[in-house]
Amino acid sequence: MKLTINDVQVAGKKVFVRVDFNVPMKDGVITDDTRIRAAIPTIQYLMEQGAVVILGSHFGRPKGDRKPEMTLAPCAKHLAELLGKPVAFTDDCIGEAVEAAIAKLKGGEVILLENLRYHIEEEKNEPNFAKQLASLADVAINDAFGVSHRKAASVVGIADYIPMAAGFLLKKEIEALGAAVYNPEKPVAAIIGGAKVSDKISVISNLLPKVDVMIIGGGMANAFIAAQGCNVGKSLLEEGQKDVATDLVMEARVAGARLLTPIDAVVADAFSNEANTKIVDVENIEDDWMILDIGPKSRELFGDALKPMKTIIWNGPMGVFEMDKFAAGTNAIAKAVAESDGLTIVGGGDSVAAIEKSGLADQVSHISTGGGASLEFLEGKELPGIAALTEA
Ligand SMILES: Nc1ncnc2c1ncn2[C@@H]1O[C@H](COP(=O)(O)OP(=O)(O)O)[C@@H](O)[C@H]1O
Ligand SMILES: O=C(OP(=O)(O)O)[C@H](O)COP(=O)(O)O
Repeated sequence: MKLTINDVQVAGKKVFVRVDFNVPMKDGVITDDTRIRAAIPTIQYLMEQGAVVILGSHFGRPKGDRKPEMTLAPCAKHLAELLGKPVAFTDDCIGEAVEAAIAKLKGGEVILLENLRYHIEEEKNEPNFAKQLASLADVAINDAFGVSHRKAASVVGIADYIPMAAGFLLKKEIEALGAAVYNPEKPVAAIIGGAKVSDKISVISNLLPKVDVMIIGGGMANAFIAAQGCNVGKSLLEEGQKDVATDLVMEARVAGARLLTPIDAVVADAFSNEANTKIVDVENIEDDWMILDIGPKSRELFGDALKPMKTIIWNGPMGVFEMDKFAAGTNAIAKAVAESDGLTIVGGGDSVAAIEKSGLADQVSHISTGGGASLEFLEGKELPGIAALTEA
C-alpha cells in the first residue's frame, strides 16, 4: 500500500506538492485551466489543515534554459484567482532566496516555485537537485498525474529524501483509469486518434486484447488506410507505420476485437482552414491531398459502434479540430462519448481541450489530466511517479 495524503500529518508542516500546471497557453493567457482546477482539492485541503503549501511544476520543455515564455507566473496569478487567496511566487525553485520566501509563510499559505525544468537536473532526476528540493519541505505529495510517466527529480527522486504520498488528483486518476483497465464493464471500446502516432501505436497492441471495439481516427488512421492499399496523398504518415498497422489488423483478429478505421475522409489541398476541401472515400484520395478529418460515413459508423458500449476510453482527436473545417469528426465523437450511459474516460491535452470546447466535458465520467501518462497507465505499466510513492 502506498502512502496517500490522508495518511500524513500535515498540520504545521512544510509540504511540497508536485503539480502539473503545464497548461495550454497563448500569449501568456491560459486557454484551458483544467490541470490547475484539478489540483485545487489537494491544495485547499492542505491550506485548511494549516500546512505551508509549496507547489512545484514544469511548464513546456525549456531543457534547462530560463525561457521567459515558459514562466509559471501566469499560473500563480490564475491559481490565486481560483482560490480567492494570495499565492506567492519565487523566480527559482531551489536556493537561499526560495528558502527565505518559504520561511516567511504561515500555515495555510501557498507559494508556487518557478518552472522546475529551468534546471536540467529536474528531467535528469539528478540526486543532488532532488535533495535540494526535498530540503524545502517535511513531506512531499505527488498530485501531478500528467507527468507521472517521467522519471523526474520532483516526481521520483525527491522520495529518496522525504516521504512522498499521493494527492487527491493522483488517487482519482488511478481509481478512474484503474477501473477501465482492470475491471471494465463490457463491452469496451477504445478510440485512439491524434498526431503522436509512434507514441500510441504500442498502446493499441496492448489494448486490443482488452477491448471489444477499437476505433482509429486522426493522424493515427492514415497508417491503417495505407495498410489497406489506399493512397494517402500528403497525409501525415511516418516510415514503418504502415507495416505496424498491418500487424495490428492481424492482432485484432487474433484478439477478437472489432477494429474500425475511417471509410471516408475530409481531405484538403493545404494544412489550413482556408484550404479547398472535399469528402472522399478512402479508396479515392489523390496525390496532392491530405486527410485532415474523418468523413460523415465514418462518423456514423463510429457513432453506431459506440452506442452499445459500457466502457469507452478516448485518446486523441479524429481530425485537426483546432480548425473549424476539420472539427466535425472530433465533435461527433465527443457527442457520442457524452451521450453514452457507460463509463467514459477522455485523456490527453488536446482531446480534453476538444471536449471542453464542445461544452460536453461534464457528461464524461472521467477527464484525465494526463495524455502520455494515461496511455502508459492504460498499457498496464506502473508509472514511475506512482512506483516512487512511499510505502504506508
Ligand atoms: N489527420 C490528422 N492529421 C494531422 N494532425 C492531426 C490529424 N488528426 C488530428 N491531428 C492533430 O492531433 C493533435 C492531437 O494529437 P495528440 O497530441 O496525440 O492528442 P492528445 O493531446 O489528446 O493526446 C491535434 O493538434 C490535432 O490537430
Ligand atoms: O503535457 C503533458 O503531457 P501530455 O501532452 O502527454 O498530456 C505533461 O505535462 C508532461 O509533459 P512532457 O510530455 O513534456 O513530459
